[in-house]
Amino acid sequence: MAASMMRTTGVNIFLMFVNGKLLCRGRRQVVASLTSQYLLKRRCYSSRRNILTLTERGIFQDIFPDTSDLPKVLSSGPQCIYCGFDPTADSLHIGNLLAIIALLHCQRAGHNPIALIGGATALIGDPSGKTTERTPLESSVVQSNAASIKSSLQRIFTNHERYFWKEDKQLPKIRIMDNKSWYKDMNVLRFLAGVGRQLRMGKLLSRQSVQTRLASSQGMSFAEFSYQLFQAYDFLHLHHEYGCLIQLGGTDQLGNLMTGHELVKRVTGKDVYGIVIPLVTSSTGDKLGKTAGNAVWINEEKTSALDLYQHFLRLPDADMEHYLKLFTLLPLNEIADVMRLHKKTPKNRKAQEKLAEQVLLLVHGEIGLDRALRQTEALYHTSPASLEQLNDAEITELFQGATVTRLLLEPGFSIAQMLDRVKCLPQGHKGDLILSAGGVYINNQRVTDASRVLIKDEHILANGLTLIRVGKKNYYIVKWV
Ligand SMILES: Nc1ncnc2c1ncn2[C@@H]1O[C@H](COP(=O)(O)OP(=O)(O)OP(=O)(O)O)[C@@H](O)[C@H]1O
Ligand SMILES: N[C@@H](Cc1ccc(O)cc1)C(=O)O
Repeated sequence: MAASMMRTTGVNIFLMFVNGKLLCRGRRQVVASLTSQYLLKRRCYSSRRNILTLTERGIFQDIFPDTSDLPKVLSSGPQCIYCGFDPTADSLHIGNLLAIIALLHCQRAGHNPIALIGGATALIGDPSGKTTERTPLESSVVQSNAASIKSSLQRIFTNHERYFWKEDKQLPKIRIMDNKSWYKDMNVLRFLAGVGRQLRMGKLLSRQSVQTRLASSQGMSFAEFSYQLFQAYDFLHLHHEYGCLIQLGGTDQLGNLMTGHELVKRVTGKDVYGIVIPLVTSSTGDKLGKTAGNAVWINEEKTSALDLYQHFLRLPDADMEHYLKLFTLLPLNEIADVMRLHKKTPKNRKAQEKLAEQVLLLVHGEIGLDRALRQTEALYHTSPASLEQLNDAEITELFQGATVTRLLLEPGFSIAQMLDRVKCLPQGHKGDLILSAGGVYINNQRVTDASRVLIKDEHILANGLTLIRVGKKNYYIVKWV
């Protein structure tokens, strides 16, 4: 029985054909039947190479085009699987992280992953999911973004191997490449005559990304229209060079995956496959990413380890099980244990803590996780000891916007003298009022007597710092020299 699935121009409508006959129409219907089909197949194919069982975790949403062959192909031996990332910003974000985690699952199942950086395609700009034309990027900007993304990808794959891979077997090598390497010497005539001739206008025009833009008042440039040809050629190139059979991408990439499938099929006669991962959305339902301007970044310069940790720590209880399945590599039985513990006392946020810990370890390694934990401790627990665990840079990052003053510690220096030098209180009566009302804190402890002489370990921490807070959120840091 040959079964195939097709998505029409709308995002939500599927048509499923069996032996050429329309079997069913609709959205959840097809996805649900795919899910049960894969779970059933899992029992028939012994190897865990059949990554489609990951639909249990919700990490794979749809497959294109042929639902019957892929489990067999995956179980038959290691396959090359790729996912592309356009360097249109200098960092990836947690939406992209889901695609990286999908690649990690492939690698853990013994397949050969390729993370492709779109150094060439970023210059054109993918219209998928965009309602307006992208602002063109300078080639030098794309190049430096690509370098930064490459090092994040390397870091994540290294962290995974170091902290998450416990088996004796060697993980297959991750290949990180840039499509600029095959486009830089590409001859435009050869490309159009080769790739352009293979693809039919009707299908290219039917893609959702094209339809939406053609219907808009701004229309669509030929450059953006041509984007799908380049992504399709990448698939063909990786198929030729590495025998790549599978491309992963978010749901917004389905049209590009279909064009890739069509090109490879026409040129080689072989079927290749697209596996679609769900889109991570914000609480308002928008795709998390660059375009929506709501990205949570994985480069520390853009989103600190503490903020990344806090992002996951603050997610609502209702999302926990789903997010643990998507964003961690914990086995499902461990996730069930975490959820059981969490449900007993949700206010302890055990599920959020586990989720945040696992993401931090993957993205920033042990050092980043440790920093985020110490900073969280200092932020929410008021003991001076928690502040002492932080160095200069960490404390300054934690209390962003705090005024930093360097002071020389002289014998007999009092709290009042320090407050005066730091200029954290208004002069005269107003300042005295704040003090006597208990509005000044030193190292998280309320000041009751400002005439006291500063004492090491109480007022001056072992790290040579004093943290002053005036009112609810005005912070001042003293660095003693
Ligand atoms: N929020 C998200 N959830 C899941 N996957 C995502 C998300 N955002 C991006 N991806 C996937 O990551 C891969 C790389 O995407 P890309 O680098 O273009 O990021 P992007 O945020 O979608 O960019 P832009 O907003 O500029 O379109 C694609 O497969 C894309 O579908
Ligand atoms: N078009 C993808 C990135 C990508 C680039 C090249 C590829 O071959 C594949 C994917 C995106 O914007 O999300």
